[in-house]
Amino acid sequence: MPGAGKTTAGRQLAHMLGVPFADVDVEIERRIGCSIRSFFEQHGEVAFRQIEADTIAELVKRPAHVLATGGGAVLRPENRAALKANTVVLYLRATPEELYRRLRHDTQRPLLQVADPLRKLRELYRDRDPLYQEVAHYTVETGRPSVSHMVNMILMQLELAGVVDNQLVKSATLRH
Ligand SMILES: Nc1ncnc2c1ncn2[C@@H]1O[C@H](COP(=O)(O)OP(=O)(O)OP(=O)(O)O)[C@@H](O)[C@H]1O
Ligand SMILES: O=C(O)C1=C[C@@H](O)[C@@H](O)[C@H](O)C1
Ligand SMILES: [Mg+2]
Repeated sequence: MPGAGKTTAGRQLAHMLGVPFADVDVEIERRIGCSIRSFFEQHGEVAFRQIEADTIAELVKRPAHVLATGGGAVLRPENRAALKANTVVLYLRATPEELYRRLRHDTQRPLLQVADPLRKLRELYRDRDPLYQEVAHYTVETGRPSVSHMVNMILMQLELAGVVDNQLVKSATLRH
């Protein structure tokens, strides 16, 4: 979901694991040469989703790294398939109320520039939570705790899943 912490946690996790970090939204903005918000305003959501799908198809093929997607990446079946088949997908789950607390002063997320952003977050959650669950290999519940607590939970989950080994987790914690 928007504000779940993909960019913040993803960047920190990559730093701790000593691997590159890529953010699909940042890569898209590099390609379109303007902000996602102004692209939405000029060309609409359908055009944005096509560029997003093309970008994801390329980025999932990169060697070991941490990739943060945009919150709407799960909407297209081809994105869900590409993510599921090529990456280990973590769903950072948070309630609409918690997301609203984090984002209520944000002006950059185009979908939330509406009269009632909390209502919009509730609608997005209702529509997307099943899709996030479908694509996720693992779900991390994120609540009020800090970003570093969330990153530690992610590392523990990756270790339990055998994606990273204990030695790597130890050196990641030291690097932090
Ligand atoms: N677990 C958390 N606890 C408290 N604040 C958090 C947590 N995760 C993220 N935040 C804060 O919420 C805001 C949004 O986080 P971030 O930009 O990482 O979300 P995102 O998932 O990348 O959103 P988007 O899909 O819109 O790109 C930031 O200000 C970040 O510091
Ligand atoms: O939730 C969404 O649909 C979006 C989230 C952002 O990360 C951007 O990818 C864009 O604003 C759309
Ligand atoms: Mg982000």
